[in-house]
Amino acid sequence: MANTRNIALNVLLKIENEGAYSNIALNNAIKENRLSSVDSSFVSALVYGVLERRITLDYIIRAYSKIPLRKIETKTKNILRLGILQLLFMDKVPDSAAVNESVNLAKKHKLQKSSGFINGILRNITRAEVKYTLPDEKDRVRYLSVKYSVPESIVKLWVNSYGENNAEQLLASLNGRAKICCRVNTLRTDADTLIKKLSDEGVVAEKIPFIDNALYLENTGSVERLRAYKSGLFHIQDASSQLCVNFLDAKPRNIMLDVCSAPGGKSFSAAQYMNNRGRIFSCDMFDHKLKLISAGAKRLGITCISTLLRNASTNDTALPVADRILCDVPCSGLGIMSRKPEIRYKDDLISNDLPDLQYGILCASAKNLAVGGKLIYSTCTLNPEENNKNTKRFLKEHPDFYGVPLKLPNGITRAFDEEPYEITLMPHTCGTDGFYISLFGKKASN
Ligand SMILES: C[S@@+](CC[C@H](N)C(=O)[O-])C[C@H]1O[C@@H](n2cnc3c(N)ncnc32)[C@H](O)[C@@H]1O
Repeated sequence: MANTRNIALNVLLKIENEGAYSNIALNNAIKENRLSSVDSSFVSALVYGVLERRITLDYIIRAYSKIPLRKIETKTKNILRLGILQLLFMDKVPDSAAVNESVNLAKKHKLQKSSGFINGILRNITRAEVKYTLPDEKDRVRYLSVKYSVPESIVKLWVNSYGENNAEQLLASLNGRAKICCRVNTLRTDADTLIKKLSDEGVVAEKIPFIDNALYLENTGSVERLRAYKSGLFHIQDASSQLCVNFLDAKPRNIMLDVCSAPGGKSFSAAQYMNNRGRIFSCDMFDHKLKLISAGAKRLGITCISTLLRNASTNDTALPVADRILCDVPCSGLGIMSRKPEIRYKDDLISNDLPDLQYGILCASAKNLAVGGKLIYSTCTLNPEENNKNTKRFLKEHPDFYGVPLKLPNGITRAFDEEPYEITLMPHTCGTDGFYISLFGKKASN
């Protein structure tokens, strides 16, 4: 029988010590250990549970431990986090199993001394009438940080930028798995046919109401093994990214530049809007990532994409004047925390350098836009410095550009007051990942 708790511990250590991505580390562990679907679900619940609640769990450890948290070595700390998660946040695990299996795990890792320490803390928690009390609500930032397990710096950023109401709803939306969405490959099929084919493979697919050819998927297991996927009938893409490409409105025979394009999802969707006619230059500054685009395009039967190794901020490779430009810039990723919960613990989350890099990419790319063309600047983050402030500055410093008002579909509402040419999508207002989209046009010169 697979030792699921040990597998979860090893995945958590890979993420914490080696900076591995949760989804990749978890998928690898599931494959390497050939886990059944029940065991895979349990290991996923343990790993994501700890990642989503780490700050809360550490707060509880601090309350029960005589040793300061920073002095507890990483393995012991993670065994404790796993144990407390099972005791307090997983209904189906009996207390005795949570305690005994944690102690066994410590012994398995030859942590004899720690096993007593772990046993003591977990047993004290089981005996306590009130398991833990959150910090005083008057210290709002600390209270929200511990309650939702998000660093105080992000809580502060969101409360100050989007108001306390939005911030709390955003924080509450982070835990629990985000829905899997896909984009129907309209070059090969249509939504109804794909839904039927997926259903034949046991996948439940449902149309996303606010955007054509977008589906929610459930019960997929590993997507890559599906026949419909192998036959290139869809690609995975959140509804927010699909909306972004929809606003770009690429047409057949357009020339399009996707300046930060890997792994290629938005280029693929645009190629479908263009009916695979015209040309998309899909650029990125990493060669290995361009290979992902080529492979994806091949699987989907897209031939209008040319990949190009290029640094978008220096504009050192000549590109044609384009009808459509997409600047889907590198960002802090605060909008996809429910998909990658470990993002919140990165040290340099609110970087002072990113907004300038993004602004540089936007300015350099805009030079290639044709009069009458459209340019989108987008990020998958929720930070006005990387979003609204960058685009406001762009319009101020580029009088030959103007903001194009976005026509929002039913079901997509603004969480706060913004300019008509931009929208910050939030999980609680739009049911999407957190995402920012802004749309620009270029004036004819006099
Ligand atoms: C947000 S991701 C793009 C996602 C992509 N648009 C999609 O939909 O699949 C940003 C990409 O920008 C690339 N990148 C970062 N800095 C860059 C630069 N200076 N020039 C070009 N690409 C860059 C990264 O390698 C990354 O693949």
